[in-house]
Amino acid sequence: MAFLDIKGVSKRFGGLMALSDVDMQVEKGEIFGLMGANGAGKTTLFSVIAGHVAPTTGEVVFDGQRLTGLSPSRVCRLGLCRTFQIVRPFAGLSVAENLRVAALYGSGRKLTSTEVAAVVDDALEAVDLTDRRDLDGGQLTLSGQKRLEIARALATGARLVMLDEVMAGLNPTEISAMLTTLERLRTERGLTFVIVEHVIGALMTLSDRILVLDHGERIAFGTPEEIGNHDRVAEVYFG
Ligand SMILES: Nc1ncnc2c1ncn2[C@@H]1O[C@H](COP(=O)(O)OP(=O)(O)OP(=O)(O)O)[C@@H](O)[C@H]1O
Repeated sequence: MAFLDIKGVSKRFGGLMALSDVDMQVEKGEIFGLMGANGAGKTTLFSVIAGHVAPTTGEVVFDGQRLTGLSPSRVCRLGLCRTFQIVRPFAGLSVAENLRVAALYGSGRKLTSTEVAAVVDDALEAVDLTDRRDLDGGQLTLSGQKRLEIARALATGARLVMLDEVMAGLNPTEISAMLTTLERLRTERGLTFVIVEHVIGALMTLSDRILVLDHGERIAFGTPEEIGNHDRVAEVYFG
């Protein structure tokens, strides 16, 4: 069974089908890309998986457990966390304190203060923020805030992290550094990622497999090379 198994998920908002019968299987240790033009349904699918939005039909199974109907905090405690397109660190708290909150309340485990400190140090190191641990979260650059978002997910003990536009607004050097970090997290920690990204070059470089949505429907699925040569995808993106 796939690590994350999405079966026949549909989501209706009034008269709009934001998702229509979407199937998606993500394997452990995979970097899985989700692609689609604006309004294709990517964020809605993230929200359904993370428990922020209930699907109209279908179900989501993570590591053998049915997630449908569970709250986002329950889903996170099972090891599946998402980041948001708009980063929102707790301003007024340092980078390390932001991570302490995630470690204390996100994981659902009762950790001693020594264990919390170890989780925080580990999450800082994982995203190369150790030297900025005492900065106010709100004072980080955008790139730093995106890294803090990832670190917060890691501090909850997430095994699968869904990244919503983690490259958006970053310059080419920062994008390249982010690609290196994500690859390293997958290789060294066996983490699984599902990523939504409008920076297509980065998505193509990073993903093992890509699913393309258009108006809530699955229109293509395959390796980056297969997606790059797909007629329907070219039509949607380039007209
Ligand atoms: N809460 C909601 N109520 C009504 N319609 C919604 C809601 N959330 C999303 N939609 C609609 O569902 C469709 C899919 O939106 P969604 O945000 O999932 O697309 P997306 O692929 O993430 O787009 P983008 O790349 O612009 O973020 C859009 O037509 C959007 O307007």
